[in-house]
Amino acid sequence: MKDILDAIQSKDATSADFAALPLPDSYRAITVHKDETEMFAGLETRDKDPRKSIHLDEVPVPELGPGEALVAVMASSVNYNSVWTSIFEPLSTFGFLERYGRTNELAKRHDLPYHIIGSDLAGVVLRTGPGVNAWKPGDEVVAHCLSVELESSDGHNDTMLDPEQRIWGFETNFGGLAEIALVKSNQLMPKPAHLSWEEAAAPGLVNSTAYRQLVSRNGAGMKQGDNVLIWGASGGLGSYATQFALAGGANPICVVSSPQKAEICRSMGAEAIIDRNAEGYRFWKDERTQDPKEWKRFGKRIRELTGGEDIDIVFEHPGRETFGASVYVTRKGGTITTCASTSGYLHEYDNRYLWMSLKRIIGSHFANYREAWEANRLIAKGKIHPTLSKVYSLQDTGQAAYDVHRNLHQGKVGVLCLAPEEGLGVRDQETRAKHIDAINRFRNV
Ligand SMILES: C/C=C/C(=O)SCCNC(=O)CCNC(=O)[C@H](O)C(C)(C)COP(=O)(O)OP(=O)(O)OC[C@H]1O[C@@H](n2cnc3c(N)ncnc32)[C@H](O)[C@@H]1OP(=O)(O)O
Ligand SMILES: NC(=O)C1=CN([C@@H]2O[C@H](COP(=O)(O)OP(=O)(O)OC[C@H]3O[C@@H](n4cnc5c(N)ncnc54)[C@H](OP(=O)(O)O)[C@@H]3O)[C@@H](O)[C@H]2O)C=CC1
Repeated sequence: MKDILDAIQSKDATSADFAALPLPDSYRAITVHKDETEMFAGLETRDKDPRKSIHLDEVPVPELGPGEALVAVMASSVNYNSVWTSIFEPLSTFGFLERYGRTNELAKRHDLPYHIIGSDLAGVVLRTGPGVNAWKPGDEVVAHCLSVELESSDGHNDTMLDPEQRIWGFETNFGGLAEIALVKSNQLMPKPAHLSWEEAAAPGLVNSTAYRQLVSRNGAGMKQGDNVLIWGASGGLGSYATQFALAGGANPICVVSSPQKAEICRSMGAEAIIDRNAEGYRFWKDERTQDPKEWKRFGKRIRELTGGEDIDIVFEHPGRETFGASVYVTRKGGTITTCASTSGYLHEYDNRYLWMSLKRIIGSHFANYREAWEANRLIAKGKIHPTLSKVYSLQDTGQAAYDVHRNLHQGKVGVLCLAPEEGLGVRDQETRAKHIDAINRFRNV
């Protein structure tokens, strides 16, 4: 592994040098274990501690198949899907690996008693499998997390609709929180040259998801002037949704839960900010009963901030806790676009406010190949910036996932895999200098 790292850090290693480097037999990876899936049985969700289920193991390098690449991972990031994996909710991810393993001979590799997790990476291609021509050893890359087989016509217009669509490192094995990862070569995209490894690894999953959910015509198709209600506006998804709204000439109404988070949104350029904690919204009177008066109070606050206008697009992901309010505050003909249900997936809302006012609910999930590429292009061009706040070592991934689970973090949390320190891998200092304040906006807040 040391030779691989030396080659990455040397300025003159060629593709042939990388191709000639021997692969190690094994590497360090963040895993959860199949024989521990019941370890949190009976506990409340918030009491399930990722630090107990997440392990750092030495694992064998997987066999490389056609159309695939092995990548030396310099840095990765923690996504909420790794929190779900680590607390075995809503399902153990080993069921996904078993199901994938049954599909074909090569996919059997994924069905193991350990799951190497992680759905983001920035690193360097080490080997490519048969049929891969666009990428070669030595290429500096990021990887998006869409794994598809594309053997069915269902996914040929929109690759997210492939019946064999999986999220890499969640529904497949050999993910990015490791020193080496296995991806399909179509997941690879050029690493933005003005970013360090850990900065480049931070946006991928959430940036692509926010792009489809908010900007793409497959999602809400946001346009100039739209009022966009963004829950968790300084969190993983929300920090990119806020940037897309601002860059696209829309008007973000940012919901956060502390003055520090409000300040971050303000510094991004948002003006309409609601501190849900300070304003004490209680959309549920008890576990079963919502309080429409609280929806109305929330809607009045939005009208104060918009000069009397209602919401064109709600960027939803908290789910059960907020969904009733989200449907209520949307304007006639407006859109609620949802990609998650962090607080509970059985939503309740008053359907009269949906049909009588001709509103629409759109389900959105990650991004298709092209949307992921377009989202990465915006990062590479310095139009959208990473929102990296804190960086952990690979062995402290459990703590990083704990922070995200307990909402102690801001923006995105990074993890150094092979990179020995932060700040390495920047190839374009000039572009970086232009955007340095925006790149560092979330650091250590
Ligand atoms: C990029 C990052 C993203 C995120 O972070 S997202 C957040 C994290 N993700 C999650 O929380 C989602 C986790 N996944 C799940 O909870 C489950 O994954 C799903 C609920 C999405 C699906 O559940 P399942 O059990 O896998 O699927 P089924 O469709 O309920 O059951 C499969 C069986 O049901 C049959 N079936 C499907 N549709 C129908 C139908 N319309 N009528 C009758 N049967 C149906 C199938 O064929 C199959 O059958 P057979 O078991 O025999 O193979
Ligand atoms: N389908 C898909 O493709 C994707 C789905 N997801 C899912 O989206 C969800 C959010 O992911 P991500 O943004 O990365 O997570 P983060 O934890 O980084 O951010 C979520 C933010 O939402 C806010 N929030 C959390 N709970 C509530 C609540 N009960 N009411 C109101 N606001 C709340 C918090 O902000 P504050 O406290 O400041 O209000 C929090 O910071 C997860 O469930 C994840 O699995 C994520 C990416 C892709």
